[in-house]
Amino acid sequence: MTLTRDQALECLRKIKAPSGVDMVEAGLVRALNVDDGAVRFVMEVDSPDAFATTKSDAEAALTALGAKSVSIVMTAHAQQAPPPDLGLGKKAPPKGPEKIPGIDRIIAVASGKGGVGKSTVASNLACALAAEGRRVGMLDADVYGPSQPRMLGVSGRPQSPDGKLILPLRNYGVTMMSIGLMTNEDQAVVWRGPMLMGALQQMLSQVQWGALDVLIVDLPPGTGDVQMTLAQKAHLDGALIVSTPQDVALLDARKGIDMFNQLGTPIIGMIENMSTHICSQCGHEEHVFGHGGVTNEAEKLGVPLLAEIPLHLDIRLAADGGAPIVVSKPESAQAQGFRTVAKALIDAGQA
Ligand SMILES: Nc1ncnc2c1ncn2[C@@H]1O[C@H](COP(=O)(O)OP(=O)(O)OP(=O)(O)O)[C@@H](O)[C@H]1O
Repeated sequence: MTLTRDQALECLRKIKAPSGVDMVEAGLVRALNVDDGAVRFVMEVDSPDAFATTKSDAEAALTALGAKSVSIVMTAHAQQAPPPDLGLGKKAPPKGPEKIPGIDRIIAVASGKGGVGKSTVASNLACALAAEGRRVGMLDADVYGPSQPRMLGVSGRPQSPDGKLILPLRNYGVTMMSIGLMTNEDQAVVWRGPMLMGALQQMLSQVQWGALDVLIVDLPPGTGDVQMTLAQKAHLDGALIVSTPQDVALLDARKGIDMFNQLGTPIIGMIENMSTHICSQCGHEEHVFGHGGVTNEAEKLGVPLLAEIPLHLDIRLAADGGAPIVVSKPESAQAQGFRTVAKALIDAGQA
């Protein structure tokens, strides 16, 4: 009989944390995943050394229960704070967002509203940058609907041979890691605040990104916890805002821009997606969602409009088929918008 997630959880409830409470109750078990007998989860702890016994107890118990393999990754979600400096007249330096070693720049791709094509833009942009010879990473932080594994055509579990660093996956020259690869595709994940912080922190600091010119972060839509957490944890070099031309999408895009302004993240520009519909049969052009909305908004807000991407069946088929249009049909008119943005970012030294 194959081990189930509930059985694994039940087993972990019998393992005591150093505090005496069981490790599930103590909130140590995060992102538990059981797949074909392989058990993986993240242990969120302050000090990994203090939890080494708990970890080995958990490994032994799960193996005894019949797990084919057990992979536990420890995350130190809070560093041991240094003793407070009480020296008179001296101020402790504020702990702000930090540069991630090896990663030159981080660009967030955001949208106010869901479904406007943010992930499609992010994947095409990443592939277009890679095609221009840049070293590109993609962090899919869309916890509510991670779609980069599908769009970039990668599957399988990221491995962690040493139990500390996670090896990302790679396709089309893009090194990628997605929160979606830590969970089952059909499993709804309810992320609580601390869990989200832990997972994001892990994606940034425990994934072996290697040397990157730019890391693209595909954010969830809106102005929530992920955006705030990311801006607090990592130094964001800029944000790209994707919107369709409809008023509702624009209204939300404006809120997103406001949020980035408050977080001190520069807005690189806006991208109008589904700008005009081009019929794949006859080439007839139609403005399904109105026209000029993003141009006007960008002008009003004083941010550049970087591209107007048409609504075209080929873009959807390519994105949903695991080979973005800039990879599957790089010379097509539909791919040009993405390629132009990539080149503009490189020319401006932004990617
Ligand atoms: N320009 C386009 N032409 C045709 N289809 C598109 C275009 N842009 C996106 N799509 C399709 O629209 C759907 C939604 O796109 P996508 O997942 O990129 O949106 P999103 O804003 O990231 O959504 P969510 O907020 O839910 O993550 C996908 O099926 C995608 O293939």
